[in-house]
Amino acid sequence: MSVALAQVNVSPCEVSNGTGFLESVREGNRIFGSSRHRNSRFSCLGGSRTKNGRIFSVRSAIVATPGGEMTTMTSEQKVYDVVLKQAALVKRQLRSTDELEVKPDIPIPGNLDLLSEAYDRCSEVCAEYAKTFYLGTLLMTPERRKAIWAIYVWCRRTDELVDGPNASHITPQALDRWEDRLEDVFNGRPFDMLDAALSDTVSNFPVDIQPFRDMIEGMRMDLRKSRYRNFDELYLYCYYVAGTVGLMSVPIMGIDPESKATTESVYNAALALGIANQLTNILRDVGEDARRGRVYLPQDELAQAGLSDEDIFAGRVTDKWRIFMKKQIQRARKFFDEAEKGVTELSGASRWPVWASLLLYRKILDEIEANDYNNFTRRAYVSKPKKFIALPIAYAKSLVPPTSTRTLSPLS
Ligand SMILES: CC(C)=CCC/C(C)=C/CC/C(C)=C/CC/C(C)=C/[C@@H]1[C@@H](COP(=O)(O)OP(=O)(O)O)[C@]1(C)CC/C=C(\C)CC/C=C(\C)CCC=C(C)C
Ligand SMILES: [Mn+2]
Repeated sequence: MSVALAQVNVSPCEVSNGTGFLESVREGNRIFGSSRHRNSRFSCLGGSRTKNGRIFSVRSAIVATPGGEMTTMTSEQKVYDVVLKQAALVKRQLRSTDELEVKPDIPIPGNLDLLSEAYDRCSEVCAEYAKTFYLGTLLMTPERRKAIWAIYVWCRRTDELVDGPNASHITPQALDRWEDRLEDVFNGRPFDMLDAALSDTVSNFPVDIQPFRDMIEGMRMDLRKSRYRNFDELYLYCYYVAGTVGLMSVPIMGIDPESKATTESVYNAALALGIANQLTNILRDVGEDARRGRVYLPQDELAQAGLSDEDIFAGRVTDKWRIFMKKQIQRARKFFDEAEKGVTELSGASRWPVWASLLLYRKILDEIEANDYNNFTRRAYVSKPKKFIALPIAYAKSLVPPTSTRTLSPLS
């Protein structure tokens, strides 16, 4: 174990990847004390959870039916429960006709400079790791874009724990420490500069901690699991590592004050976008994941198609594989369709970047088809000219105003 990681304060910021973005920029023990942090979340969320409580956990699977029988909930039901609760938490704040109220900072000498440096660093990381997405964020209002950068960086660092160069040193205990550190961020006690940006963000926007905790849960899952028996198991994984990003983002993006869609339906669409993106990731990276001994495809569906892990490790594009892949792509597209219904309901300035990211990610599926389903040795990617063409299309879509009737999701 490297010295940096052996120091119990697991710091993916110390898990350097050679470009330096992840190295620690910690200054002293805590760079901002809780005194400057307004921690508005506890007041704005109505104190509906305890500090370490897992009130909205998706882990409890056994429920009683109205008739008193015990039954098992599907992952989709469990996750939808989280969505409903997340939506209920922020309903009022998101529908304000005023711009989200970003309160002035309490000027503690030096802190504002540090904070602005922290956001600059987040913007650099984002620009380096996700260029197209970064360009999209430039279309948002300055406060929103800074918040999205801070969340992006936290997500990237969290993923890097299990996927980065030091992943082999990461234990469940290390993830527990990362979660403790997350609690500190939400309590106004950031550990380093990048955490400080997130701490500031969650004090300015009605972002709840649960999706962040759940993303860490997804990383735990990655440590202990390399096969998924069926789509229900895979869905839960996708919620943890990607659906959560949708739930984290809606409070920043905001809902158009003119929208008559229910908050729940918008959250549901955001969740769907995360799931669609992750399913696409999985389909694009089949070969790469197999080389790491991982198969993120539902085992029962593979078996039904007459396929097994061996076929994947052998990497042969057969007719059975093509038929299997067609079904998987179809499913991912359904989630994109579900997501599309919600983008129009977002606040005006947030729609373009979200449309752009949706259209570009969706195109990866077209590229897998164009590669004749060879996702073993060919990585599907969207060329620059295709990306370029998608941007005005996304812009045109972003001009469509929100729905004026409650016609969105059948679940709402
Ligand atoms: C109503 C409505 C549709 C609202 C929009 C909500 C919204 C903005 C949703 C965003 C969904 C999104 C971008 C999800 C990311 C999914 C994803 C790709 C997750 C990846 C996980 C691990 O996968 P893996 O290890 O297999 O992949 P790599 O090979 O490592 O890439 C992640 C890597 C988890 C970490 C996620 C991120 C770093 C992305 C975080 C993005 C944001 C915070 C910003 C989202 C905002 C916009 C405008 C798209
Ligand atoms: Mn990853």
